[in-house]
Amino acid sequence: MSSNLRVIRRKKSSLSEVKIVLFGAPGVGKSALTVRFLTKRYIGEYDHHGDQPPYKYELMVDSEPVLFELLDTCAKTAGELPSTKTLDWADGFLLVYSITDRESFSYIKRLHAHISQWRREAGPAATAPMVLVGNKGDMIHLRQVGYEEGEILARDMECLSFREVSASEQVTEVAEAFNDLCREVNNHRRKSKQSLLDRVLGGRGGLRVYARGKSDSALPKD
Ligand SMILES: Nc1nc2c(ncn2[C@@H]2O[C@H](COP(=O)(O)OP(=O)(O)OP(=O)(O)O)[C@@H](O)[C@H]2O)c(=O)[nH]1
Repeated sequence: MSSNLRVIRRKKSSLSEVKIVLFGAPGVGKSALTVRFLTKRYIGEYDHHGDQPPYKYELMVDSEPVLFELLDTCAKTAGELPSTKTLDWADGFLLVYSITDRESFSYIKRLHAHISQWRREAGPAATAPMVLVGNKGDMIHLRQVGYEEGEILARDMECLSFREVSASEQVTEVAEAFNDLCREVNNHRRKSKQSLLDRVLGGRGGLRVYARGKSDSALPKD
């Protein structure tokens, strides 16, 4: 029985938790992408009533279990920008525009300025990585934003990746956008842990030198 307990504990401790927030102008498909990723289904009309608590879902990424918390934000107008509280909450940002809606692309540019300002004010703690997604890729006949424009904006914003996807038609490509973000959050955590460890070990090294000095001086003089 105790060995079973040990197995359960080990499984729990390997579960990483990743909080992702989706930002974008109204109607770009944030809810459709969220539902597609979490359930693999496409829901055409999603009844979104204002701010809702994040969805919690356990999924596998690279054969490792991840507890996702997804916050599907709902801007009431194309002028509304996210609060500092929401920016602080997330480990990663998924920025969405629609390739059929140039105004939604402009919204991402305004959002970029807003996030940059937040990073400047919040300092080194504000490190959440971002991915940029151009949704409604199935509607190329109504395209208003070119693929290259998305690529350039993603580069300017130092996004981890850029993809054109279709929540209505694609499963794997949509999942990969979320998975990219999840991998980067975990990479970042590993790096932070390592640099903390390096600092602690560096400190101990200093102590070791001090201790040696002390014990040397305690040696008998002759
Ligand atoms: N053709 C097509 N339509 C899509 C796609 N994704 C979403 N839609 C449609 O776009 C509309 C808006 O989708 P939502 O998922 O509600 O968009 P949202 O960004 O969550 O909207 P808000 O909640 O108002 O912010 C719906 O009618 C969806 O069916 C897509 O990939 N292709």
